[in-house]
Amino acid sequence: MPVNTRSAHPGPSVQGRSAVRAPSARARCPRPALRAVAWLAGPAAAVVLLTACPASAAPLPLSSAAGPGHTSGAPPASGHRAARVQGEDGRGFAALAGLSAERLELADQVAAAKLRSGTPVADPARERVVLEEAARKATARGLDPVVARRVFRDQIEASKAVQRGLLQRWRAHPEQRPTGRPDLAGEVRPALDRITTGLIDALTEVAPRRGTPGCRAALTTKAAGQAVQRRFDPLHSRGLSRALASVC
Ligand SMILES: O=C(O)C(=O)C[C@]1(C(=O)O)C=C[C@@H](O)C=C1
Repeated sequence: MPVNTRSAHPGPSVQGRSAVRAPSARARCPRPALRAVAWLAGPAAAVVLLTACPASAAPLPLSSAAGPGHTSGAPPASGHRAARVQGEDGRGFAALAGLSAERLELADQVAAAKLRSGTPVADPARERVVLEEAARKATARGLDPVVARRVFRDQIEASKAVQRGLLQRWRAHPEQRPTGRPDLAGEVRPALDRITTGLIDALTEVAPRRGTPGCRAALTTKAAGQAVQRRFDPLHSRGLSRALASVC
């Protein structure tokens, strides 16, 4: 069931409809002025991007433009050259950034469910399932399962950081608490599982770029774009940076 956590801003689709209400434009982009979105681009570098919060930015239609359908619908990468060309046009990076951002928006739903149920943010048994599934899908696509596990460990840590931040915020500001009660097992986790498939496809696509000098710059550009388009607040922006930390 749709849950209005903070606004009428549409979020990622759960079972084909807009089920997550992402933080409002005001919550995520409090001033319509230039904002600095600081990116921890890696242990050695911090890339600061000055970005304007657009007046009416809408979330990217990731499921059609950069999501699993897009990546799996792309022509098969036959050999190194095809993979390199796909990497060069940025689709894999766009998909990685978009799906990671979508996953983080679902953290709002997870946190709302946990607020209602009183269950802890960390669920080690579920984490094992997520990591196993990522490794299994990676192996099936010829991607190193160790890489997949590492990236999904980051995705999970990012989700937990966002959830904890939201729960803290909601404790301090009860008026901001979401009113709905998302169905974690029935809707939110299945949505997360669908994102897993797309993320593995995208990771497979960018695999030839891992360890190359341009990898982090390409990824950071796409991630910063997502943060702006989705009007991420600092909590979600940091989460996105964390979620993508091991990709390159
Ligand atoms: O499914 C949950 O309960 C979540 O909080 C999501 C998630 C994840 O990112 O997949 C994050 C933290 C939990 O420890 C387990 C899984």
